[in-house]
Amino acid sequence: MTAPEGTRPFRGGSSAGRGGDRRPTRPPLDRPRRAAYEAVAAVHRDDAFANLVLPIILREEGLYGRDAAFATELTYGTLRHLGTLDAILSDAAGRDVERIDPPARDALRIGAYQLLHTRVPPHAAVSSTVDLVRSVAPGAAGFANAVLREVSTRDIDGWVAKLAPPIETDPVGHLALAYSHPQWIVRAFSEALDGDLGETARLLIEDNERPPVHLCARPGLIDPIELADQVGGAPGAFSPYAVYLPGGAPGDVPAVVDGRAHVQDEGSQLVAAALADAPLDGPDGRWLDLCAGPGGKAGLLGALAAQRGARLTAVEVAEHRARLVSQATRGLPVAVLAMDGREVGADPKLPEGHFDRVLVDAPCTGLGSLRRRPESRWRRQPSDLPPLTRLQRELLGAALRAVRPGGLVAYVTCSPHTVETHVTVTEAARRSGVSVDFVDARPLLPAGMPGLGDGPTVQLWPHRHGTDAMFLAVLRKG
Ligand SMILES: C[S@@+](CC[C@H](N)C(=O)[O-])C[C@H]1O[C@@H](n2cnc3c(N)ncnc32)[C@H](O)[C@@H]1O
Repeated sequence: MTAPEGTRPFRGGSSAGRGGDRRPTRPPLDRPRRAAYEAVAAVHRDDAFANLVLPIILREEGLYGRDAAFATELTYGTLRHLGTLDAILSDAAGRDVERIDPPARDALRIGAYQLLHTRVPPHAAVSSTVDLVRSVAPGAAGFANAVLREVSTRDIDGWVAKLAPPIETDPVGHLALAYSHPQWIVRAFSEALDGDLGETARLLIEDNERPPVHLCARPGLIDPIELADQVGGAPGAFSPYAVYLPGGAPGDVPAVVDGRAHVQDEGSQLVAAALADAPLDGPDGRWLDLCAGPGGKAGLLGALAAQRGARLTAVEVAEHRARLVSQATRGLPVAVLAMDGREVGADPKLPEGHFDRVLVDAPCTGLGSLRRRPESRWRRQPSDLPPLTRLQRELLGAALRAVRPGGLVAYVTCSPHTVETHVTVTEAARRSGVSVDFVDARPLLPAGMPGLGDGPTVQLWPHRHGTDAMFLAVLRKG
């Protein structure tokens, strides 16, 4: 990444003003870096989400094109690489990064990111960061200058060699520092990948990349080839509905605006389509999405239901998310219920034994989509798991009550953590009190899709499939 126009290094701290005014003046603040600083600071100070706060800041700052792209790269890159950057800054500063004042700390993180992960010339990275520090933490500019000069003495490989524990004796600690993930997440990924450290490293590397934007061409509404032509993109490698958007804002795509397509990771499309396509004996008109907000899978299932003469009931407990589901499924045979999916059998709107196909796209840690939420890996904690897995078990139990005998339930998470996947499914099936068979999910995915494992469940991976790490288990009620 090179510094775009308008983000050139500052020329100095002060200069003579015009018309004989000799007062020292500050250089104008570098707007893309300032925007990145505001976004990173809001994430840390206000618990903001980068993908929500950054577009607002870019708009307020009037940043477009290359400047906006540079600010985005700095924001997302800094947040993704935060763990490694902090270890390096602690070493370079000779004190724990937590003991640096937050404004100077966030500016230093952005400076270190430029030095170690971009092609911004070192003098520009240092001088622009020192100017930034001067504006947000007066008094810390000299300190920032010294710290960044120390950071610039090594490249990222040199810092990893200095600071990471040896991979032979501490593989998790090594990978966590080298690829900037918390250790508990590295451990969880490694376990889900059967302890294969090489694959775990490839996954971590993929998590640090900018994720592609996938569109879903809604079946019956627009052909994916036509959509690919319209956006100048390519049809997906696996999902028959996927189109890869090469660039630009998806909200500007006419087919997205008029509801013939929506933004959806290809893996999400695949698991929803797998439920719709799984062979089923008997009636097939009543479909249920028990955790529908904001409506990505409900949009695809609703379009498939329209083609097949079925109707989808979409349940979502959060009212504002239920409204999003209504918007996402406008014009489709979908009834949206703003209620708790665990009410199956207790509320007449969700009768027991009524539905032919049921999707449980359960609330989860989201560890499978860290690419898309750069701050999420640092926010999630192992303590999130017990309440989430309890809810997952209860929702899957409700789904098994809602489905008719012989009907199908797909349990899906956007997390590969085995506690949320295999453990939840096995436990919920065991506690359900009904007989449950696992359907082999592999043949429900496109023929020839590699790396689907031994079944009957399927785990997709960013580094294997280019999708989010979606987990899919398909259960048939006896
Ligand atoms: C992983 S998201 C679902 C994503 C959605 N299927 C899609 O493709 O857009 C899980 C959703 O479940 C909702 N949820 C959480 N607890 C619920 C409950 N008890 N009943 C129904 N929905 C619930 C959350 O609010 C969240 O919107």
